[in-house]
Amino acid sequence: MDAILNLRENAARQGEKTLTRPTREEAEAAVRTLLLWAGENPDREGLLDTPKRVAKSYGELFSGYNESPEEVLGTTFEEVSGYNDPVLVKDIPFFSHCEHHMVPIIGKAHIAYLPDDRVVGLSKIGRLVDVFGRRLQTQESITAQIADAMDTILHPRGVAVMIEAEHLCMSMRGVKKQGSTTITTTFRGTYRDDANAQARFMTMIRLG
Ligand SMILES: Nc1nc2c(ncn2[C@@H]2O[C@H](COP(=O)(O)OP(=O)(O)OP(=O)(O)O)[C@@H](O)[C@H]2O)c(=O)[nH]1
Ligand SMILES: [Zn+2]
Repeated sequence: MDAILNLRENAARQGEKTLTRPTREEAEAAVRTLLLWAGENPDREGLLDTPKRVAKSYGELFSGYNESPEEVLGTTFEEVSGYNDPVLVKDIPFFSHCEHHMVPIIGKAHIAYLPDDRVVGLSKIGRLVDVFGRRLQTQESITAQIADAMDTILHPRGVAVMIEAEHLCMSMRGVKKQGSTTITTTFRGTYRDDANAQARFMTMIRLG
């Protein structure tokens, strides 16, 4: 049900009237069509269950559409003995899929925020990355979405996000530049105009 609500929200944002989720059978039939398109025989033994497996694995790879950042960041606490400085969670691994080719993006996120009284559980920051990672993305969008969610839900004094990722659509196909990394950064609140805070963020990321 949540998934359908999410589809409707996305449709509303895109100015469309309705988008209904197909049945599992329709999704499996679409995978069968893609197998034929790739030049395969979907009726050979090894591929008989593949449409079913792919439809099921989409549920996991794109589970972010069923999750909300508000729920993930909903629990905060105050007892941190007056700690009033940046909290950085770095090297958070994630997988996503590019919205242009539906091919994997493999990356790491580094997320810092300057708490304003309340802090969030550290694991929730990793979960937030997956809420947006498990959707079709561009790197620019996922970077901005993480920063906006931290900013609008937690109301910290500042947020800094850096993402480093390899886009397999640039490695496996097309221009075929294996190993190239794309880096995006965005800053909110006090980080936006504070070059020292930005430099400290970068330094903390690069420390061993
Ligand atoms: N800005 C941005 N571009 C991306 C991202 N992921 C993939 N792309 C790019 O999206 C572009 C899509 O370009 P198109 O010319 O429409 O598609 P294409 O013919 O498949 O392009 P090639 O990949 O160059 O073969 C490509 O240049 C991709 O490298 C991303 O996260 N951000
Ligand atoms: Zn792509």
